[in-house]
Amino acid sequence: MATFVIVGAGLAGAKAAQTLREEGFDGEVVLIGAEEERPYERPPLSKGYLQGRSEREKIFVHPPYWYADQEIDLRLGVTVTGIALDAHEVALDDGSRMSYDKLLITTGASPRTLPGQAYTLRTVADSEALKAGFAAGGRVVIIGAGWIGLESAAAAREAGCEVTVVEPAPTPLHRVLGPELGEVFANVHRRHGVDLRLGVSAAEVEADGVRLGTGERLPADLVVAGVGAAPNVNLAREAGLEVGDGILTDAALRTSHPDVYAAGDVAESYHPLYGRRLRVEHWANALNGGPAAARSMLGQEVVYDRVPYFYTDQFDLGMEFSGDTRGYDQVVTRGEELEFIAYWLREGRVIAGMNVNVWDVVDDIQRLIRSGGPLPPQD
Ligand SMILES: Cc1cc2nc3c(=O)[nH]c(=O)nc-3n(C[C@H](O)[C@H](O)[C@H](O)COP(=O)(O)OP(=O)(O)OC[C@H]3O[C@@H](n4cnc5c(N)ncnc54)[C@H](O)[C@@H]3O)c2cc1C
Repeated sequence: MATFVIVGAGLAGAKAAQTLREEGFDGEVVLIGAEEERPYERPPLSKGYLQGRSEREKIFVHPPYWYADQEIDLRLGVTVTGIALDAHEVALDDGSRMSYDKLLITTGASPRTLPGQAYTLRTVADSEALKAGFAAGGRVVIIGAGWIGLESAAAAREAGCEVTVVEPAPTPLHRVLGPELGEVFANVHRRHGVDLRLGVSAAEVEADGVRLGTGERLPADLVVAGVGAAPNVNLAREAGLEVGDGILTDAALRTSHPDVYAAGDVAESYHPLYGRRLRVEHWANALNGGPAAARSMLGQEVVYDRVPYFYTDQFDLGMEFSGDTRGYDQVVTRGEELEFIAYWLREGRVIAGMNVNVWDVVDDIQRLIRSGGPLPPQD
């Protein structure tokens, strides 16, 4: 009987295990996760769950009994410490070894940290600690105006804290959206009383605040570092798999070893639509990439070419984003200040789109991106 081992019990790993069973795989499925919690979804950790609006039980991917029902051997609180590619074995932190026929790596990413006492936000425990911190009120300084920083700022503000966000770029979300659309997020946060310090970096997190590069000190009761995440690639690199920004895979999510696959935040996969590899740190990529990798492990013909998709909720702004803006030379927006669709174009072709407080248009936007054809901007 074949054994398929999945390292990393997050969304991608859990969905891959589910797909193996749905596709009729009757061999052994072992899902190994370093965290004590069974697989859960992270988006609520910076939104509803952080704001105390959603229940804990709602964040989990499957109910607790599901794994046994599906004969999935879920090993929680266990870290894989090594992979022997030739022997087809993984080493576990309890000193044991386990053989596999095929291996899927879904080890996700870890938040980048800053020296000093700053909170990060990746796990349920992180979210619960922040929720408790925000509930105490007081002054919160958030370093980084990316998705996590801005969503945390909204949650802190709604909890009644005084909030300052420090960001070295001239607008929030500068790298992902560019300056034109970053400004929309800046305005929403300012309108809700967030003090945005843009074009300024944090020099040091101190015991009672943050010292800025300008020398100014921002007093704080709580500091959050929202400075990005790094893919958990060490295991793969030490095993000798090819690693770039993430674990390199082809469009079938196969790594440089034919029996090893990778999906979710940790994978940097060839994307036929963009003609290059992409590493996508978004929920939908874990949701769909895990199943695609599972089908590939079963020998099915897989071309994983979904348009990257992301969503966020901040104050009264709800948005969905599709595509990849890299290399854009024009932005076109249609609509009003807080109800619009924005398109990023490169040489007349739509490469990304974002709908803000406009719904049920993602399929159309993604169709435009997929069409690949030049489009006069007035259309
Ligand atoms: C607070 C927060 C909010 C987010 N909000 C959104 C959002 O609104 N929209 C959106 O599109 N995306 C959002 N994301 C991103 C999204 O949650 C991730 O893209 C998704 O969780 C990736 O899933 P994954 O399964 O690849 O990795 P992960 O969820 O990181 O799971 C990987 C698991 O592998 C485990 N692991 C790592 N190494 C080992 C090892 N050696 N042995 C065993 N286990 C190991 C880790 O402990 C972890 O549990 C958010 C992320 C965070 C943190």
